[in-house]
Amino acid sequence: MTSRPDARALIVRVLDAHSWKPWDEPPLDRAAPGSQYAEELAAARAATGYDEAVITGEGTLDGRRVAVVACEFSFLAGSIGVAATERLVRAVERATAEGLPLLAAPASGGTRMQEGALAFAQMVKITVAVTRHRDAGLPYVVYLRHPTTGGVFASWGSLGHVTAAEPGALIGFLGPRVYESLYGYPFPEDVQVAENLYAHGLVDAVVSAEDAREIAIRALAVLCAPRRGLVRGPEPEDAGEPAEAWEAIMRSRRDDRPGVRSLLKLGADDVTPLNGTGTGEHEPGLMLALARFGAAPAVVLGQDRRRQRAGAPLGPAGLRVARRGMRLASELGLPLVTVIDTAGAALSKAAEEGGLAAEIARSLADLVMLDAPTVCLLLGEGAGGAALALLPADRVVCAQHGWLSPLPPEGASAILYRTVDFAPEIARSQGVRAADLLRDGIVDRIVPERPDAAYEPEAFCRRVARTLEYEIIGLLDTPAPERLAARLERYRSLGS
Ligand SMILES: CC(C)(COP(=O)(O)OP(=O)(O)OC[C@H]1O[C@@H](n2cnc3c(N)ncnc32)[C@H](O)[C@@H]1OP(=O)(O)O)[C@@H](O)C(=O)NCCC(=O)NCCSC(=O)CC(=O)O
Repeated sequence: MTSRPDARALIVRVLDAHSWKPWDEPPLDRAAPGSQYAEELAAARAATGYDEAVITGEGTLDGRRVAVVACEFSFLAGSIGVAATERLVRAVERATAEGLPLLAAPASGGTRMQEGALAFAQMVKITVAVTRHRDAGLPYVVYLRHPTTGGVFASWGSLGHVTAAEPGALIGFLGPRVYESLYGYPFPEDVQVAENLYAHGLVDAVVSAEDAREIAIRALAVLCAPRRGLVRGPEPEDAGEPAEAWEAIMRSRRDDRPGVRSLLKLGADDVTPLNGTGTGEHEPGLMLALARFGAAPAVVLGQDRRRQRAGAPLGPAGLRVARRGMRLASELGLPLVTVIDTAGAALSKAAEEGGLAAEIARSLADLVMLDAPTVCLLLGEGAGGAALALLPADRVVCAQHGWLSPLPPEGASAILYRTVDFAPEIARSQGVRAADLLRDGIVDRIVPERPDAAYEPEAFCRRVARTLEYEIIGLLDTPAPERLAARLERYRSLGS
């Protein structure tokens, strides 16, 4: 492993060369002159060349102006007292006032023990500043470095829109040394580690400082992308002859049919995959990412049919990941693209007891009321509640062989005839095809397949991407209240 950079070296590695401009003023120490704490501060200054545990300033990242706050661990363990907080908060407030995206790189033993309870309560002040920054619709990107603990991890370290962590970094709430002293036995070694946090959906990526630069550039390309004045291309062409229902279903189930990952790979730019709920869960069957379709930025949440089949069916955690994506879109005013491609939600004791039905309901409610522009893509299979949870959008686009049904046609056949044998007839009668959905006002536009997405994955994904771009730009041009009113009216009048 390469050595870990200190705060200044990290900034040099991440920002554009020679772009760093510090914002810091000399700190106002709280240490009484002549006290042991004053001596410790003086010693830390002499030993490290830093004047406090935090540095702040601005620079450019791939030409984009950004604000940065970073901890220096060698300075009293990057611990946070009143002076460090003041510096941090002023920088966050300035970033908010100047409309700059904020990058934070904590590395800290948490609250500065020498300053006690007053230092502890400073985490509130920092949290207010960061929250107000987010409330202004400005991006907050966090890179958790070795080690990040205590109140820093439990406040500004855990509030990022996007969060990456340094490989092998110790990241945890109570420091392991403290734990062992308190309890007399060691804390398990493999828990407070960046990679384990990733495995539990608590961070989006584990990357070196160099890769953190690339991730931040890509994420900001979407998070800061213009929402106004985008040029809308020509209207996408319509689909040709509608396929017969059962044939469409069979085609949608082909192993080689492109899924959401192919769509992002072949049709999108600046893709940043995000990971998990941030609350200890992740589900590979539901993919969350930032991406751009042409000029149109988006939060994408997509059902990954392959991963669902390979053992990650969509359960309540997947829907909580989806709801994280919805919050992200709403907070940042980013368009949301949902991608439906599911043979159905997880059917298990764990899913039932984990609140599957309630999560579908909450996802549905959050999505239909979302203030951000929304586009739903019915990419392939669209069976049951897991599909419904991602359906209600301003615009619904359906691949020619995509479909939507209350449950797989085999299940409908079993309900009515106690056998799956009548699935093709049921599919025909239930109006599940793209053409039927268009007629019934559930779908607004069909994306052609020539003759089947599996035969032309690249062309198909590019066609879908162009359609998404077209729809998103149209929505961004519509005032938000008008957009939401039209969406609600659409679902109020469905079928009547
Ligand atoms: C972060 C660490 C894992 C790093 O371990 P290392 O072995 O690398 O380093 P270390 O323990 O020798 O620490 C380096 C020096 O920093 C000092 N040091 C560490 N944490 C400090 C803190 N919070 N305030 C003041 N000084 C601190 C150590 O005493 C040591 O001083 P010297 O070199 O002089 O010996 C460990 O320091 C640690 O567990 N710290 C406490 C983490 C924690 O539990 N924080 C919660 C605080 S309460 C809080 O934040 C509020 C909340 O929880 O909500």
